[in-house]
Amino acid sequence: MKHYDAIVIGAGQAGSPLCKKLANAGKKTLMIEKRWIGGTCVNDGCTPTKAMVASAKAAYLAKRCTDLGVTIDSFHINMKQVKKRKDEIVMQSRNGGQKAIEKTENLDLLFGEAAFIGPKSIKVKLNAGGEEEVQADLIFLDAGATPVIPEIDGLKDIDYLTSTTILDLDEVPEHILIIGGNYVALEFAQMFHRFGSKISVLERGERIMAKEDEDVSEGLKQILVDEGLDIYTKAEVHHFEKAAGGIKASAIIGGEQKEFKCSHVLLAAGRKPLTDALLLDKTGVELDDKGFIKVNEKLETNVPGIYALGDVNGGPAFTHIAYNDYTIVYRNLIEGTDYKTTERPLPYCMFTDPQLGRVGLTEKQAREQGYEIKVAILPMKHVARAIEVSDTRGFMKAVVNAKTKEILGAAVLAEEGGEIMSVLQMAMEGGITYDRIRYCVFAHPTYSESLNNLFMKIED
Ligand SMILES: Cc1cc2nc3c(=O)[nH]c(=O)nc-3n(C[C@H](O)[C@H](O)[C@H](O)COP(=O)(O)OP(=O)(O)OC[C@H]3O[C@@H](n4cnc5c(N)ncnc54)[C@H](O)[C@@H]3O)c2cc1C
Ligand SMILES: NC(=O)c1ccc[n+]([C@@H]2O[C@H](COP(=O)([O-])OP(=O)(O)OC[C@H]3O[C@@H](n4cnc5c(N)ncnc54)[C@H](O)[C@@H]3O)[C@@H](O)[C@H]2O)c1
Repeated sequence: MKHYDAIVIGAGQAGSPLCKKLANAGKKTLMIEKRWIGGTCVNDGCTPTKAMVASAKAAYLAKRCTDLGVTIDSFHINMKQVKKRKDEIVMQSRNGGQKAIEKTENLDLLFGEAAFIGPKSIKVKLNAGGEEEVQADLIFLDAGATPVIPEIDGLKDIDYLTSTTILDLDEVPEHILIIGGNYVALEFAQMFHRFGSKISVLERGERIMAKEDEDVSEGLKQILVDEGLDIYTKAEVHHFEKAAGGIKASAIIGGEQKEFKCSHVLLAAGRKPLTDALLLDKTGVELDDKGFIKVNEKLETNVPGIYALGDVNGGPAFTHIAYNDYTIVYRNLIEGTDYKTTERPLPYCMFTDPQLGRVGLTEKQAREQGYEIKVAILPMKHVARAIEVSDTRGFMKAVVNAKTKEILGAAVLAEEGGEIMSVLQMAMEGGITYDRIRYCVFAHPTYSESLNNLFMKIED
């Protein structure tokens, strides 16, 4: 059995950079990946979706360019070209990532599925055929997650789409019924609506993006409804069947029965960890009740020397968090630091248009945690930049500590909301209080300049 200093399972957003850094630090390292380098983010997550969101935005702007004094005779969506562009961007990233691993000294790469056969021993079922057994003192699990397929009567009898398979469409569907009302559902919903599909979003909770403050999720819902999407909450499909020319879905919405006829169904009901194939019982690594790998605040499992990073450990499922997991583990092990996951901020951005950039506490969380707070809200229709570019949808919201004047959290529902949120995140990390930002000199007319006015809304 070949021995390594370190084995990394999964070439996702934590595993890919980690294996290269470990090898460069002198550890004889093996990367095992069963699919493609780059994992979900590069191949069927962030990269392809944000490439397609950009195409959808071009369609949106083409549709409303007369508002800005530009008339075009007509436009149409070439879905094959949208897909080709997306595929090229994905392949560039995937191939670049693979080359970088292959040229790293001290680092081996095996394409195949890894499963434990002993506490620190792994069998790899090679994609090219055959098997290889390997062992290491340090093992890093970055196996990621996969779409949940909900148990709905009749689902197995229809062809449904997931966030992965929808990326292969090269024609615009007529009517997509989407199960779920969070990130995956809403990004695809708006994107395909802009390409020309009729969209029905069915979220079983009381609200879309239910973890956000009510004004934020309601504000976003209104924007999407104004754009022409049908959004149903307290909605649950209980039966699917094939119907002439499409699919029939029977749902209960707010206690009432409703039938839908659609051409496609997209499942966007969450993701589950990819742990089954790892046969973790052979090594004693513990899972939580949802099947995620249990880790401590330094990302080590209950088995010393085995770490779990990224989506598979049940932390926030974002690329930047998986990447940060890698930096915590790497720096603690190789540079002797003492970083913990509990000490990092949690920014994120949903790439609807307008975006929803979020960081820190929501208003509800801040109140629940007993802070004495003040809340600043600035509608985008009062923002010079938004008026000039003709996109005044949404608002900026910040929650501040009334005593210390520190910013506790922010939600920016705006064009480039993710970038504006990041400015506030930097202020939070640097301890810059809202009363300073109120008089900070920003370039005119940027979106960030409006942070002056946002904090003018707070009475000291
Ligand atoms: C449609 C969509 C859009 C998204 N958009 C965003 C976004 O805009 N911003 C953002 O921050 N996040 C986004 N995410 C989430 C983001 O993609 C994930 O949080 C991120 O990819 C997690 O990285 P990871 O390293 O944990 O796992 P992954 O990237 O999933 O990598 C895990 C890897 O492990 C491999 N693997 C699994 N089991 C084995 C095994 N037994 N043997 C060998 N290899 C194995 C898999 O093949 C995979 O390559 C999106 C997700 C989806 C689905
Ligand atoms: N821009 C981004 O950062 C981005 C984009 C896409 C995905 N992601 C990540 O991927 C993860 C997965 O996203 P997601 O949106 O698939 O999952 P999610 O877990 O965030 O949301 C799933 C939604 O589906 C609903 N749901 C579940 N079962 C249902 C049913 N049977 N009928 C109706 N509704 C149902 C849930 O109530 C929930 O609102 C997210 O947690 C996010 O971290 C991030």
